Amino acid sequence: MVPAAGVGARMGAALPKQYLTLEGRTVAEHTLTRLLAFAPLRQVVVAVAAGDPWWPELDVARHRRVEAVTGGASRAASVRAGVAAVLARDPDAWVMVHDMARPLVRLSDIQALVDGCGEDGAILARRVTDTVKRADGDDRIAATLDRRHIWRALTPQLFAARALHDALGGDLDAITDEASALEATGRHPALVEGRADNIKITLPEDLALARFYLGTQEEEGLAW
Ligand SMILES: Nc1ccn([C@@H]2O[C@H](COP(=O)(O)OP(=O)(O)OP(=O)(O)O)[C@@H](O)[C@H]2O)c(=O)n1
Ligand SMILES: C[C@](O)(CO)[C@H](O)COP(=O)(O)O
Repeated sequence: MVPAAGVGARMGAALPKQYLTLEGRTVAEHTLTRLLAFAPLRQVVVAVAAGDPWWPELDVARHRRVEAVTGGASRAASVRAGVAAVLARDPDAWVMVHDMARPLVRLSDIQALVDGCGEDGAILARRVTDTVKRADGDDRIAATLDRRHIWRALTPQLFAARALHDALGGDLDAITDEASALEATGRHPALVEGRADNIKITLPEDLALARFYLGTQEEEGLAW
C-alpha cells in the first residue's frame, strides 16, 4: 500500500512532489517500479488525492497489479483507506506500507524487512549516528537522549492488515507512521536496519540528494 495523496507543502513545488521528475521519471514511477519488481507483492494499492490530475497520466497507473483508492486529509487517513482496500481483497493479508516519496528503496531492504518480520510486524529504520537532543518549548536543550536506543523510522512498514486497520480506527492526529498505531495497541514491531539512501523526498534539497543516490545505486534488475 502506497500513500500518495499528499500536496508536498514543504517542497514548495508547483505540483505534488511525487510527480516531480528525477532522471526522466516521476518520483512515483521510480517508487512503483521498485515495488513492482518485488515479486511476492500481489497488488499495489495507491492512495491518491481526490481529483488528482497527474496520476491518470502515468502508464504505471494502468499496470495490472496496481489499483488506486482515494486518500484522506492525513497520511494516516490515506493509509487507512488503502488498507481497507487490501482487506477487501484478502481479509488475512499482510500489508507493506511505503511512502510514494521514498523512490530509492532497494529490493534487498524489502527482502530484509520480510525476513525480519515477527508477529507484531516490522519496519525499516536507521540507528541515529548524531547526538540527539530533546528541546523545551523555547527551542533550548531540555535533555540529551541515549542515542544507543534511538532509531529513525523509514518505510516500508509491514503488518497484518487487519491489525493495522483496527489500530487506525481511532484518532489519527498523533499517528505519523503505521508502527505508532500498532504501538498504541501494545504491540512491539521489529526494527530492521535499512539503507541510508532510502530517503524521503520532503524538502527541495532532497531532490539533489536523490539524484546523487540514483547515480550511485547499482542495478537490482528493476523490471515490471
Ligand atoms: N493526506 C496525505 C498526506 C501525505 N500522504 C503521503 O504520505 C507520504 C509521506 O508524507 P509526506 O512526506 O509528509 O508528504 P506530504 O504530506 O505531501 O508533504 P508535506 O507534509 O510537506 O505537505 C507521501 O508519499 C504523501 O503523498 C498521503 O497519502 N496523504
Ligand atoms: C512514515 C515516515 O516516513 C516514517 O519516517 C514519516 O513518519 C512520514 O512523515 P511525513 O511527515 O508524513 O512525511
